[in-house]
Amino acid sequence: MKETDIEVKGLIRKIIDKRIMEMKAGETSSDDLLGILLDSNYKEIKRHENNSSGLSIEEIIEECKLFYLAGQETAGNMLVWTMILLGQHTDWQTRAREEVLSVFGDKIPDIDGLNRLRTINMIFNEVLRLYPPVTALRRMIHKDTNLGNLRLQAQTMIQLNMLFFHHDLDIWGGDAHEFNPERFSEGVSKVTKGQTVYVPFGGGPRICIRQNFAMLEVKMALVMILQCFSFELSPSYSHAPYTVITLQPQFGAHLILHKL
Ligand code: HEM
Repeated sequence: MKETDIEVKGLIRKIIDKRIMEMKAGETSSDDLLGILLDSNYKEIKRHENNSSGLSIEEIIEECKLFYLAGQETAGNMLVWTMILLGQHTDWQTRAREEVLSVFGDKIPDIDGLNRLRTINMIFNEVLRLYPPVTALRRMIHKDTNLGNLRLQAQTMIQLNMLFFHHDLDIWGGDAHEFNPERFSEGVSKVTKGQTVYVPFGGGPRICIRQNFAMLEVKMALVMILQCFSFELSPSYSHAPYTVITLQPQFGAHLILHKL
């Protein structure tokens, strides 16, 4: 783990050094997240005319790591689980494609249209219920707390396993383990009756800061796939969800794609 961390930091540092050299040579580089971060940091340091304001290179590296790990694995796995489930439930794939074609035809999707995709929203809610990329939330107890019959001492770390909430028969009904996006037809709060039991993006002050962006980017990818391909699960697919930081299909997502 330590070796990997050193390697990752080294790789990011190389990218940053290259960008800083480009910036110093007057080339603009603020059209992506790293560019914006370096650009605003550089201006901040210049404004205060010293190096103690702004972020250090180490802090920029940590920001890059956080955004990459928090953003790439999660959204990637959400798309993978969506394709697996739509490859299994081709009736929902057809419904999703019909919606996409009625909103966009074969045009490149735009934000307005993406925000109007009701069926795809229902599908995403159901995918994130069954296979939330992040399966557990951790919280530190700051002061001695009574929780039912439990006495939790300050500094105790507790872990909430969201798979339990997301599969609870009392909340979701007898088909809790099945893929049924229809349950979200009237929105999340209707089905959860306002309880905090559906938390794919966490909750409270540390809720995922990019949940809207994540929904949008995965939607964009799925829409473009649905416009060009139909897909089904390959007979070689073996269903084995397992968690390595995020929830992933252990033996990969074997899908057969057909060009439309
Ligand atoms: C489907 C995609 C995603 C899922 C399921 C997801 C889920 C989560 C969850 C469960 C948390 C912890 C919240 C808590 O403890 O209450 C979290 C935090 C976070 N997420 Fe996401 N996330 C996704 C995409 C993204 C993306 C695309 C980014 C950034 C580009 C991102 C950035 C972050 C950051 C920075 C935090 C830490 C927030 C904090 O500690 O204050 N996430 N995410």
